[in-house]
Amino acid sequence: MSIVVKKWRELAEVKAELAERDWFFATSGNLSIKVTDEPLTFLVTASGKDKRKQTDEDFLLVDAFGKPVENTNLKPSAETLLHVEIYNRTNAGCILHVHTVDNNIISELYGNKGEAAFSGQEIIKAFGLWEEDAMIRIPIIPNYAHIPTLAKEFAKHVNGDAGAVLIRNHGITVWGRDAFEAKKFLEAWEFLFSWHVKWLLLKQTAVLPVD
Ligand SMILES: CSCCC(=O)C(=O)COP(=O)(O)O
Ligand SMILES: [Zn+2]
Repeated sequence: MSIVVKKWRELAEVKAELAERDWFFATSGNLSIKVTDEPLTFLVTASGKDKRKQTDEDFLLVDAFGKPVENTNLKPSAETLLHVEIYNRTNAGCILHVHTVDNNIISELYGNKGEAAFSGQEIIKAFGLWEEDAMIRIPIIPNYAHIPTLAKEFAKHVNGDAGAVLIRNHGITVWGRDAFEAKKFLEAWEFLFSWHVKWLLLKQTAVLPVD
């Protein structure tokens, strides 16, 4: 099996799992997986598709500039430049971007602060943080419509082989060394967002734990 086919299948599997979670509303979301290092090539989702569907045209191979490597009618994701920034700056192997109601609410709640912080949750161990008082932070950037501007702002927060950025009222982009890690981190972030949103609602309605 060629490396492209192997990586295609790996990315298709993650895509199917995120679809199962219903994280691809209205054609939103994009995913990629690194195929080769030198030269850099990666498979990225084709733009504008319903990512819940599985087809032979789900992904295309692009280069270090996000340009298709082969002749194709498919367009790479409109947000490919963000993936380019990550692959060119780190050893990430997979990138996942989803729009969820919870990640949009958190990005709006804490957007003016420029970050959201979470602690006191067992799931933080998914990020490799095992201390009892561990805190995890996620940067929040404005949702610039001009993608090169968005990519430039985004790149300021790309400083490790694994990481995540919230784009305000848009979605989350998570990356990891491989597909397993990227998915684990994405699920952990979405757990934290969902818990936090529900907790704030419960607090407001005074349905609090009795201790
Ligand atoms: C309807 S979602 C708007 C575009 C977007 O934010 C997204 O994630 C999907 O764009 P793509 O070009 O990757 O399909
Ligand atoms: Zn998006």
